[in-house]
Amino acid sequence: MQSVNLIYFSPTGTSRKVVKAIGQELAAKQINEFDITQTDFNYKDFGSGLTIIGIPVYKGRVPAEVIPRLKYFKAKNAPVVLVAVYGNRDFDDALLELKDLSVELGFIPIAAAAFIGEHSYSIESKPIAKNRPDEADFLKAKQFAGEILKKLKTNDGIELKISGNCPYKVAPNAPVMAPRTIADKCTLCGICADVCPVDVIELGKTVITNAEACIWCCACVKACPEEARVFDTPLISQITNNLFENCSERKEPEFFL
Ligand SMILES: Cc1cc2nc3c(=O)[nH]c(=O)nc-3n(C[C@H](O)[C@H](O)[C@H](O)COP(=O)(O)O)c2cc1C
Repeated sequence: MQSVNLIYFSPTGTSRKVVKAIGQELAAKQINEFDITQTDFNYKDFGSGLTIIGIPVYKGRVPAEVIPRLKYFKAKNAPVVLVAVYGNRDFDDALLELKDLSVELGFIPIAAAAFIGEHSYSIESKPIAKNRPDEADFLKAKQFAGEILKKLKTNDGIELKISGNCPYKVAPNAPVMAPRTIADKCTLCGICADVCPVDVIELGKTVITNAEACIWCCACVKACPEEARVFDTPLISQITNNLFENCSERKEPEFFL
């Protein structure tokens, strides 16, 4: 294969890892990466060819902020592989929604997969899918890449079937809240502001967060080298407890071919 395009949104890095692992196993001469995690991306060289789109699952759906970013990419019947990475609860309607979006953009979905990534709300004392994707997941990524290559050769043109429902799941309204900074630990290094995918963190004499626009992704929490950024509101603690108690049993990647 000449080239493969990897498009991904990945605030805490697990979707990126999965998409790259699949992409690297396709034996393409060139891998073109289109990271749409930050707002300031500007890609002029998106060409046709096999594309992999990877997103994390948020509330059983494609994260809302990803949709306008994906609309930046237009295709003329190029094959696409869809990847949803979820935190060991469920991917619900996210892959189906991603498939529908990709068709709107002019792609032809040929394969899809749901992989598992460490949950954004996993903490040391309540680990949820900690350190995933792991070695076993990377083996699955390799196996999936093999299936993609087979599918490209034998593509029968039959519409790809993916689990999920339409109308898609609707999440209840979310309260306004965001991670906070523990001032005593913070060195004002600015990494939290740099990694925020929706630019809601500003550095002044302290770290200022516009909670209204925060998407709760925890990129700032996971990236803080001083562990000064925490998301420990009662609601998030309750969600973490629930996930820890009910979603600790290991789930495995699923393929749709
Ligand atoms: C706002 C929000 C909603 C989430 N909803 C779900 C969900 O519905 N099901 C699930 O299993 N994981 C859910 N997760 C966990 C993420 O899908 C998971 O941690 C994923 O690996 C994050 O991807 P990233 O590392 O590429 O950012 C959610 C995470 C966040 C921040």
